[in-house]
Amino acid sequence: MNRGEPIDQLLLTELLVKPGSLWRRVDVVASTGSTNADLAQKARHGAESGSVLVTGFQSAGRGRLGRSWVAPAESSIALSLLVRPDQVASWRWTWLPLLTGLAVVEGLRRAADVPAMLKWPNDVLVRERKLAGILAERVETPSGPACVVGIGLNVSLAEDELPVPTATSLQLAGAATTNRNTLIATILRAFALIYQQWESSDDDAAFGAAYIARCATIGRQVKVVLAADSEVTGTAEAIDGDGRLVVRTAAGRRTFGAADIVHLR
Ligand SMILES: O=C(O)CCCC[C@@H]1SC[C@@H]2NC(=O)N[C@@H]21
Repeated sequence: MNRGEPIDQLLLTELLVKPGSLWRRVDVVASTGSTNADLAQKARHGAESGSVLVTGFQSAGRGRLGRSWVAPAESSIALSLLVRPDQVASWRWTWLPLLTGLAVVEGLRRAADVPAMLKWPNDVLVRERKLAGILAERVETPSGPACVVGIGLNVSLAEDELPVPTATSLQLAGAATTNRNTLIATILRAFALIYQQWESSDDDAAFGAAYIARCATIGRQVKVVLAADSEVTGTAEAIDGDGRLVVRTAAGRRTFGAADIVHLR
């Protein structure tokens, strides 16, 4: 295993926390249970929008739909960021997880030169294998609702370290860099750019178009796996105005807000 350089709090602070930047502070811890859980707790105690928490190892990482997120120590990135989109109508918050996926894709393309794409809603794939996952959670705090967005990225995992055979890592994908400080800084800069545009414009159609341009799901035959052990197959046709997936099935069009998607062909 290539453990790589340490994640450096001072360097990341220098790169990201500047006047006018979205980022207010970056904390790095050697290991923790879940950065999402920790940052949610900090948010309840008043942490400001633009706080970031990063670690190289989580012992209780959380995944989407109640799953866990597992990655070996020091060969991955687990980070969470806190935003308080006070100025954004709450019905538009459904875009945040999708826009985070878009930011991770753009950041990875820029920093690591890999052909990253999205599987709706926000799995980041390279050549159809999962490289990164995103979990956005709404948190109620004394100063109003906030959102903790977690990003888990497989950096230097070898084939035999992958949690599932359908996963991959930047190293396995032939990335131009596996430097975790470079990757974190580039992803967070991409997030800040997209987030600030989203905060200051309600043109969700434009965000939808940018998202679709990087989404490998649209136009594909898909299996939609629903929570209650049921599945639907059809053609993924569109993303609606709330970021939900529209699928044409034999029984007509159906819209999904949360589900697991399998790309069939
Ligand atoms: O694909 C998924 O299921 C989402 C995985 C999200 C994992 C990240 S790692 C950093 C943050 N902290 C967590 O506990 N989970 C997210």
